Amino acid sequence: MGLVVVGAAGRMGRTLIRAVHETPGAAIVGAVEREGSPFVGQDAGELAGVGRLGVAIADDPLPAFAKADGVLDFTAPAATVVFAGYAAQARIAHIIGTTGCSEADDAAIAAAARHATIVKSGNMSLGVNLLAVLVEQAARALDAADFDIEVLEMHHRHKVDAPSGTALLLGEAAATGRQVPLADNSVRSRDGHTGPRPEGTIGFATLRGGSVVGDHSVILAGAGERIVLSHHAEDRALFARGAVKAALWAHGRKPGLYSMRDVLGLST
Ligand SMILES: NC(=O)C1=CN([C@@H]2O[C@H](COP(=O)(O)OP(=O)(O)OC[C@H]3O[C@@H](n4cnc5c(N)ncnc54)[C@H](OP(=O)(O)O)[C@@H]3O)[C@@H](O)[C@H]2O)C=CC1
Ligand SMILES: O=C(O)C1=N[C@H](C(=O)O)C[C@H](O)C1
Repeated sequence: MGLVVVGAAGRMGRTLIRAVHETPGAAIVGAVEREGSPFVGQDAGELAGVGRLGVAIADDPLPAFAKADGVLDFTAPAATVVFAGYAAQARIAHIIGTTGCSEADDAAIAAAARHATIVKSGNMSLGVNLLAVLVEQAARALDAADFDIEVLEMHHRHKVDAPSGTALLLGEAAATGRQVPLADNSVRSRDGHTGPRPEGTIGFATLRGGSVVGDHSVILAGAGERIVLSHHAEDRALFARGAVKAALWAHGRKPGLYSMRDVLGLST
């Protein structure tokens, strides 16, 4: 399967190039960065540390998409919306790891999924997607009057969106377990005289610092006891391997918007 990595010089972009290079049946056929990027023209393999691949980083996605079977996209919301349109035109798979998308961005991506096979997830690791299943079960089993749910995350100092895509994915799982919409029941920040915690809400807390790859905990706090369900990512390679797995799964599948739970066979 021929894959294009967009945002090829980024933290995830370089990790994705290495993951594709290590995967039998997958090959890098294109690498894209934004216009004016100092990385344009460099060899993608040399940039990622796997040796020369003969694929120069380009600033025009269209020729790259035209010769590819799929796109791996861990960039930024505005870029991802544009790439989704191009993937739909080219009728290829689009694997989206980008987080921080607005409702309007998600609507545009859903529209593109009428023609492209899109897999989108705030976290591409097996561990987090399994954790989401466990969170959903725990939230379903425990009464909202007895157990408060809080989602805590920590990431490196360069991260630009909050709460993380994973925190929101885990919050969605908790809300699904409780059979309530997350949008109407989430508390995204607290400051000052907040008053007591409203019953049934799902709280989010964000920490940023250093080089933390990604730590997430869902805390179910009751009277006299706490259940803590956690995942600690130690290496970005696990997200990249998940994305390549998603691309191979999506290849030849009918257009639509899929999740990593679909890819991993964890859908309930
Ligand atoms: N779902 C998952 O499993 C994971 C998701 N992520 C998400 O992936 C995204 C990227 O993370 P990370 O790699 O750390 O970020 P980086 O900033 O290191 O990388 C993003 C790259 O995309 C490039 N880019 C932005 N806009 C465009 C554009 N229009 N065309 C081409 N390239 C573009 C950036 O270029 P420039 O620097 O010039 O802006 C940069 O090189 C984030 O949203 C993050 O949350 C991260 C890890 C796992
Ligand atoms: O920006 C990151 O680094 C990560 N982003 C994703 C998120 O927002 O949850 C996934 C992972 O935790 C790393």
